[in-house]
Amino acid sequence: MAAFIESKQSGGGSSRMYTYDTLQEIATYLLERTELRPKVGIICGSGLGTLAEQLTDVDSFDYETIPHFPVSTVAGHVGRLVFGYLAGVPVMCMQGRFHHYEGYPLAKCAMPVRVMHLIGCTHLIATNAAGGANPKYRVGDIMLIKDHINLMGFAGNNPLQGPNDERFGPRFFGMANTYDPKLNQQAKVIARQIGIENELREGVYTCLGGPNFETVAEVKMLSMLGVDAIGMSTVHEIITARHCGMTCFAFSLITNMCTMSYEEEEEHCHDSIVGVGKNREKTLGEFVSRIVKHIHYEAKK
Ligand SMILES: O=P(O)(O)O[C@@H]1C[C@H](O)[C@@H](CO)O1
Ligand SMILES: Nc1nc2[nH]cnc2c(=O)[nH]1
Repeated sequence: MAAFIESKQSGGGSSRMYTYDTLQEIATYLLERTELRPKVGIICGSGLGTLAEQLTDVDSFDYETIPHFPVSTVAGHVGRLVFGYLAGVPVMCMQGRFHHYEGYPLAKCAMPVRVMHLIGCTHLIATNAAGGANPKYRVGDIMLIKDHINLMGFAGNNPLQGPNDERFGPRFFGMANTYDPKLNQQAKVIARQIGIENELREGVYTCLGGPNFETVAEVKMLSMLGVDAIGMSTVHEIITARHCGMTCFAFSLITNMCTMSYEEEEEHCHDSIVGVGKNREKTLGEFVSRIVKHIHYEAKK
């Protein structure tokens, strides 16, 4: 098993390792085994995997069984691709994502987004657990992502590094309004409908490589740069989705407050982060179901 995981974890560092043909092979494998044709792909963050358990009439695929797929190695990430209906709408859901700190290059972490695209998804909903860097935030808040800072990209690490395949998208492209403003607006309406408007925020997310959490100095610096929440995912998935023309919606569940002073005792650990997700599962299920329903009915207009 260890050797198998090792081989699933290995691979080159650029988009070169997942060619269009390889990704098409994965998509075809899945399409031949499910009759569902989802237009919405969902990525479940740490502790948020129970969202996938709310799907009905499911066809589910353990990552180990899908050709060329990596495996999930993080607690709280089951490692399963689930097709099913959420609020009557067909969706596909990654119950567990891949992180850079697991040893996967960013292109590999984001590869399932291209599979979603080839399957026919026009929309990506990415969710994550994140630390609050904005002192006004509280644990349990839901932060709609309005923008991100691609810190790893500043250092030259990007999921789209390597030769560009125009069948996915252009070599160069803009990132303004990547997080669909209309969907964020609708999410605020939904938050009011379900009575969580006081727990809803909208802010800027950044992804660090992890696996360690931030130092006090790092949190201070990021906060000065305008970052509201810090995590270890999502940015490379969203860049990949944007590149292939998908409409993006993403939010962070604030699972802990980042440590902002040396006097504070650092409280966060992965188990408590997953626990916050579990506590919020009912609300998040309702929230995401309504977003998905909105996307579905808007597309039909
Ligand atoms: O997959 P996400 O980004 O939700 O997971 C966050 C970042 C780390 O993987 C983990 C830390 O507890 O939660
Ligand atoms: N980088 C980072 N990722 C997280 N994921 C959940 N909480 C945190 C955090 O405080 N920092």
